[in-house]
Amino acid sequence: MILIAIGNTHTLLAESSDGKHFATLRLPTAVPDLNLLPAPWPEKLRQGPVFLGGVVPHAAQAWAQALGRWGIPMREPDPAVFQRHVPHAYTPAASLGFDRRCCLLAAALDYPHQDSIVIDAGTAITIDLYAQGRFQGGRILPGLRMSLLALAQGTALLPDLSPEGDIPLLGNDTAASIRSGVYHMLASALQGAITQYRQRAPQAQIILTGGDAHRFLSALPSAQHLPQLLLRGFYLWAKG
Ligand SMILES: Nc1ncnc2c1ncn2[C@@H]1O[C@H](COP(=O)(O)OP(=O)(O)O)[C@@H](O)[C@H]1O
Ligand SMILES: CC(C)(COP(=O)(O)O)[C@@H](O)C(=O)NCCC(=O)O
Ligand SMILES: [K+]
Repeated sequence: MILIAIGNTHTLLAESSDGKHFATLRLPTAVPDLNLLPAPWPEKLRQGPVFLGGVVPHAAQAWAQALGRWGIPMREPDPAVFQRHVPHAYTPAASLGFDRRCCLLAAALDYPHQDSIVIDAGTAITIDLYAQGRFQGGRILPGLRMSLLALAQGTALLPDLSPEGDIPLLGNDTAASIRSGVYHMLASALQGAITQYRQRAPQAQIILTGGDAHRFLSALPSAQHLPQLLLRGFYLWAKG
């Protein structure tokens, strides 16, 4: 099965025959040019059909057009399948992000009798609660990169930093102060959400995924890091 999952920063191309092992290609999310894809991805895509999903409508539209030009059949996963496996009260139902759905579906199907707090640390960070067999709701926060950028864009003197680098408890220069502030703001928000969600679901496990997941592992020692959670959920969803 071939999957294309479009996030706000990265687009993942993936191929899997068992839903457990994924060959992946991670591209910046942009208007796709199939002629620029490295081997063996053009051949893989041509074997189609390709399942397409994401949270950037103009990029999804561009992918659909590009696949159409190449004569590659394209499918989208069926919302009714998600609703059946993950009942929820999100309003309107269709507005629940594709990446959140994939992660929730993987948690629901892989851990059916277990409550889960699903944290996806991507461009934005989502903290979603799956408990008592339902998606109970969640939180959306700015991600690490976006939070750093906001300080640079909203001030005259603060530089635009990458998330790399040491994170001190107390900064003694501008860069260290920003890194410390932004990192600990987000880590504390995650810890706080876990404490609060566990008042509703005391036994909930913590699942961490997304491009920045590894950066939050030390702040969340009881979390399970599942880097392929979104793709796993997308695969299960596409299978029906
Ligand atoms: N070129 C880049 N631009 C922005 N963020 C990047 C880049 N490369 C890596 N990142 C990191 O990836 C994170 C986004 O994670 P990812 O899971 O790929 O996002 P999404 O699923 O939303 O596309 C950012 O917060 C940042 O730390
Ligand atoms: C919350 C998100 C921006 C997270 O996606 P990301 O930025 O990590 O690519 C995305 O799931 C989204 O656009 N959701 C739609 C709104 C919602 O879920 O309510
Ligand atoms: K995400």
